[in-house]
Amino acid sequence: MTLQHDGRSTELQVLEASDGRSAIDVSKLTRDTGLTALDYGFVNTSATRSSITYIDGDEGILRYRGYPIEELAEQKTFLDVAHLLIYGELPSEDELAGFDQRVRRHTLLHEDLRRFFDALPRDAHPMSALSSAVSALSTYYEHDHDPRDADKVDKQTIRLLAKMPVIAAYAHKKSIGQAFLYPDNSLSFVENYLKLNFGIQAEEYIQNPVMVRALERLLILHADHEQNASTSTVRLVGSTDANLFASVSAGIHALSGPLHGGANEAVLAMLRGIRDSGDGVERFVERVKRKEQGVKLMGFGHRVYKNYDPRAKLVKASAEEVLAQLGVRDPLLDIAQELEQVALADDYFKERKLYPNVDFYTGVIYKAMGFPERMFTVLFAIGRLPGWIAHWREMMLDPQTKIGRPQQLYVGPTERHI
Ligand SMILES: CC(=O)SCCNC(=O)CCNC(=O)[C@H](O)C(C)(C)COP(=O)(O)OP(=O)(O)OC[C@H]1O[C@@H](n2cnc3c(N)ncnc32)[C@H](O)[C@@H]1OP(=O)(O)O
Ligand SMILES: O=C([O-])CC(=O)C(=O)O
Repeated sequence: MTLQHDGRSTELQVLEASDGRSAIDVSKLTRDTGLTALDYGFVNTSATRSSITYIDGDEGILRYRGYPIEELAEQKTFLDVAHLLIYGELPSEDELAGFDQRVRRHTLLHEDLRRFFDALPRDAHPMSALSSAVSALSTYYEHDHDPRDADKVDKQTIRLLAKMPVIAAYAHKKSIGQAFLYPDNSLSFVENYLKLNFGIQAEEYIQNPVMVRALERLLILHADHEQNASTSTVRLVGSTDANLFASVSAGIHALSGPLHGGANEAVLAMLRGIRDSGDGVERFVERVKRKEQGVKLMGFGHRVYKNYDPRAKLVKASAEEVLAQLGVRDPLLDIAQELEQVALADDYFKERKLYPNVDFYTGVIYKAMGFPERMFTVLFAIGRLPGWIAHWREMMLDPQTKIGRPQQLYVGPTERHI
C-alpha cells in the first residue's frame, strides 16, 4: 500500500498475524513522508509482535500460549501457568517440581527489607506499599540486573516470583498492624501466601482447600492479558533497559488505577454505595447513563472485549460456587447480579457493547475469603506478575525492540520572545 503526502511517498507493508489479522507497518512513515500517526489511547496501534497471549475480543476468547483460559483455570496450578507464560510451555512433572523448589528457596526477604515497611505510614494503600517494596527489592540485587545475561534474568525472575507474594502479605499485615510471619517453604505458592496473609504469630494456621483452589483459579485468570496498560508500562520502562524490578514496580503503579486493576476495589465501593443509598440498581444505572460526574458502572466495559469477557464468565460462576462452599451469604453478590442483568438488557450498554469485565465479580469472592477491599488490586498484581515477567523477557530477546518513545503533535505557541 503506497501513502503519499506533500510530494513524498512511502510503502506501507501489511504484516500478517497468526490469527489471520493484519497490521500496517508504519515504522518508515515519518522518515519517508514527515507524517506521524496520532492515536490517543493507542486504540489502533500494535506496539509489538508477541507470542504470549491471544485475545479475540469479538468472540470472547482468551488463550495463553495457545491454551484456552478455561482449561488452564480448571486443570492447572498458578505455577504451571507461570511456567507456561514465562518459558513458553507447560512444565512436565519434573520441570514443575524443579521450578516450584526454586521459587520456594527464594521466598525469604532480607531483614532490612522487612524493616523497610517501618518507614511507611500505617494507612499506606497496600498497592503503594507493594510497588515501593518491589522497587526497593531491586537495591538488594544490583549485581544481577543485566537484562542480556540469561542466567541473571532467570535468577531475578525466580526472586521476584518468590518474594512478591511475601511483600504483598506484609503490605496487608502492615495496614492492620499485625506482626509479619516468615514464609513456610513446606507449603505451595498459594498456601504460603494465604498463611502469610491470614496467619497469626504463634497460632496454627489451618488451610482451607476451598480458598486455596479459588485463589489458584483467580490468579490464573489474571496471569496475562497481552498489551494492557500495566504490561505496556512494564514494556515501556523495560525498553530503556531498566531492570526487571524497576519495570514491574512501574507496572504495579499502572495497575492500581481504577480504570484498570483498581476497578476490582472500585466495584465493591460501588456495590456498597448502591446498598447503602437504598436507591436500588435501576436508579444507579440511570445515573450512569446520564454520565453524572464520577458515576460509571465499574467492572463493565473493555477496550478489547466487545462481548462477554471470558474471565468474567468464569469468575461469576466461581463467585456463586465459592460463596456457597464457604457458607457466606453476601447481599452484594445479589446486587452485582441484578446490576449485570439490568445493564445487559439496556440499550445504552447494548449499543456500546459493554459487558462485565474480569473485575466485576472478583471482589465479592475476595471479600468472602476475608480480604479487605484495599487488598483486591494487590491480589490482581500477584496474578499478573508472570505476564509482566514474560513480556519483559520477550521484549529483551526481540531484536526488533527499540526504546519506546512516542511523538506528539505540538499545539502550543509558535516562537515568541520575552
Ligand atoms: C483488568 C482491567 O483493566 S478491565 C477494565 C477495568 N476498568 C473498569 O471496569 C472501569 C470501567 N470501565 C471503563 O472505564 C472503560 O470501559 C475502559 C477504561 C475499561 C475502556 O475504555 P475505552 O476502551 O476507552 O472505552 P470508552 O471510554 O471509549 O467507552 C466507549 C463508550 O462506552 C461508555 N462506557 C465505557 N465503559 C463504561 C462504563 N463502565 N460505564 C458506563 N459507560 C461506559 C463510554 O462513556 C463511551 O460512551 P460514549 O460513546 O457515549 O462516549
Ligand atoms: O486488557 C486490558 O486492557 C485490561 C485487562 O482486562 C487486563 O489487563 O486484564
